[in-house]
Amino acid sequence: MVKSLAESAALTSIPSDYTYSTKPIEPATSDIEDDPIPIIDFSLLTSGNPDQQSKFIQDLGKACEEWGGFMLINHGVPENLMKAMIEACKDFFNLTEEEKREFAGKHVFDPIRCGTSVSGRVDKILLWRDFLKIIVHPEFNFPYKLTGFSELALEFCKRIRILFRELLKIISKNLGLEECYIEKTMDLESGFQLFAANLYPPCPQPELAIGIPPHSDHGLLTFLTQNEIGGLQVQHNGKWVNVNALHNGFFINIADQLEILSNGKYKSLVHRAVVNNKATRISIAIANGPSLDTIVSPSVELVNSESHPGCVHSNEI
Ligand SMILES: O=C(O)CCC(=O)C(=O)O
Ligand SMILES: [Fe+2]
Repeated sequence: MVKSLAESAALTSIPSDYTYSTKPIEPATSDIEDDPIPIIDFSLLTSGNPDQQSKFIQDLGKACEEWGGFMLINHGVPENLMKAMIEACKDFFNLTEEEKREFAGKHVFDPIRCGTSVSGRVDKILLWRDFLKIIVHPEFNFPYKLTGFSELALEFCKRIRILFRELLKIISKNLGLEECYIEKTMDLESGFQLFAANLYPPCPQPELAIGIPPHSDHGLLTFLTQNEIGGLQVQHNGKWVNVNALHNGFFINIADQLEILSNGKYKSLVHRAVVNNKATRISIAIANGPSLDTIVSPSVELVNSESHPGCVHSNEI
């Protein structure tokens, strides 16, 4: 685990396996005032006020088209639950190496996998992060042994699934489809949901190492929350932009299967996680997708003109 490596005394440089870039990774820009990362207020949708609801629908459509991601605020997931989840992840990563080994898993389809590094893209280069990945829907595979953690995660993931399905109703409408089109065709009742916790320890040479290299996610929408330490960057108009942690918000990004379904109208957001030399960062990414036996293809309603032939998307991570 990179956590124990980072904690070993007198580590002043990274082992060469962790050198992702020999020249320092260029710093990202902060989002700028005239083009900020969209902030979407969920309470507008639930307000019962038609003007506010149509503002929500428009804001969401614009964010999906122009950014492929947005910060969701006032989403109703209690602040103490969000905090408790981060604390529970921290406690988990603080278990001994031997205790964690029990949850290692071997195969990518194992429902519980704990480990370090791993990337589909950057062969032989190790990533400066440890992870815990658990399939939480349609079966909830959290180990019973992690009692408190498992109960919190059950509640947390359930609430995210509800929000996810609500957002997809609006996204369906914004794409010109029936409200329940995505719900039905993607069989969201049995949708796949993956819980992924990432831990990025302080790194003595953060500009040369990487937490997670640029990638887009599988699924339809990913929900991300983190402790107070930044590190997520998204690609926007050819630039890397820092996503600043908003207190109690979820950062939500479009993932590959929504790009396919929308026939490329919405693009899955390319993002990466950089590391720092000051403090440990913890993030929780919840990937929400169709049921595993759904075959995802562009909606026929959106493949209807020469300018929008069916799109092909390849993304291996
Ligand atoms: O830690 C982060 O901010 C990004 C995590 C991520 O991209 C992932 O788990 O797919
Ligand atoms: Fe990701």
